[in-house]
This record gives sequence, C-alpha cells and structure tokens, in this order.
Amino acid sequence: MIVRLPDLAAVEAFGARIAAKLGVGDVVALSGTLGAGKTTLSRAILHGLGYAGEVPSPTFTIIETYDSLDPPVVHADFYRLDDPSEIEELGLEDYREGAVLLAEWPDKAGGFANEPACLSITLEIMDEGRRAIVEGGADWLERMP
Ligand SMILES: Nc1ncnc2c1ncn2[C@@H]1O[C@H](COP(=O)(O)OP(=O)(O)OP(=O)(O)O)[C@@H](O)[C@H]1O
Repeated sequence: MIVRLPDLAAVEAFGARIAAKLGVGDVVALSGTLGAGKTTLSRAILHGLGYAGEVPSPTFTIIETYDSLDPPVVHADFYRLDDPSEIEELGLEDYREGAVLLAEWPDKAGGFANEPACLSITLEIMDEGRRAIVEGGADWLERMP
C-alpha cells in the first residue's frame, strides 16, 4: 500500500490511523534516508496515542520510552549502532516487554520484518512532501485498511 503524505497534516492523520490499530508486541519499522520523516511520523503516532509532550529524536539516546501511554511505547533510533548484536547490550527485549516498538533505521538492528506483528513503512522524499510504502506482517494483513 502506498500512502501520500503531502504535508505535515497528512502525516498527523496517518499517524493517528496507525495509532488506532497498535497493540502490545507490535513493531512499526520506519525506514528512509536522512530527513525522510521517520521521527515526524513517530511523533504523529505518539500524538495519535494521546501523547501531548515533547518527542525528542532518539538519534543520540537511541531509546526513548513513553510508559504512560496505552499501549506503552518504546521509540528507538538504531542509526548509531555499529552492529545489530548491540541491541542485546541495549536491553531492547526488556524495553519491548509489554510495549509497542517504533523503530527508526530498523535494518541497523537486524530488521524486524520477520516478525508477524511488524508494520514496515518506508518513507520517500517527493516533490511535494513524502510518500510511504507500507507493508505489513501476517498480523497486520487484517488490520490494514
Ligand atoms: N510529509 C511531509 N511533508 C513535508 N515535510 C515533512 C514531511 N515529513 C517530514 N517532513 C519534514 O522533514 C524534516 C525531516 O523530518 P524528520 O526529522 O522526521 O526525518 P528523519 O527521517 O527522522 O531524519 P533522521 O534520519 O535525520 O533522523 C522535518 O523538517 C519535517 O518537518
């Protein structure tokens, strides 16, 4: 499925649609070049879950947590990982327990597309805004519009 995101309002609406379908154990894997809009869409998903506070880019901290949300969210940016094995040192599995994972640069962590609960979104920069290429694992097939 391809979703056109011509402006930030469209990103907010798309984030809200995704947020409405999220459950514990899900992964939203966000790919795309620098500046493609991965953090912006992550923010929109968090807004869709009712979060009104600041959403810092996790580029430097790698992991940011939003425990007060239902479902709780772990927002990660794996860009700075040198090797996927480093996710063990980060304790990612523990963070993911009982939460949703929003993963920027998922390939740097070895990828999540093999998980049936992974929604993979690739953002591309267009003349007007962005477009999102959306692919879902088995769990997402019935949830996708
Ligand atoms: N659909 C869109 N239309 C117009 N501008 C957008 C859209 N999505 C994101 N942007 C803008 O693109 C810029 C970069 O977005 P963002 O920081 O989310 O990218 P990123 O993929 O997370 O980058 P990085 O990999 O560097 O962390 C921001 O200024 C944001 O407002």
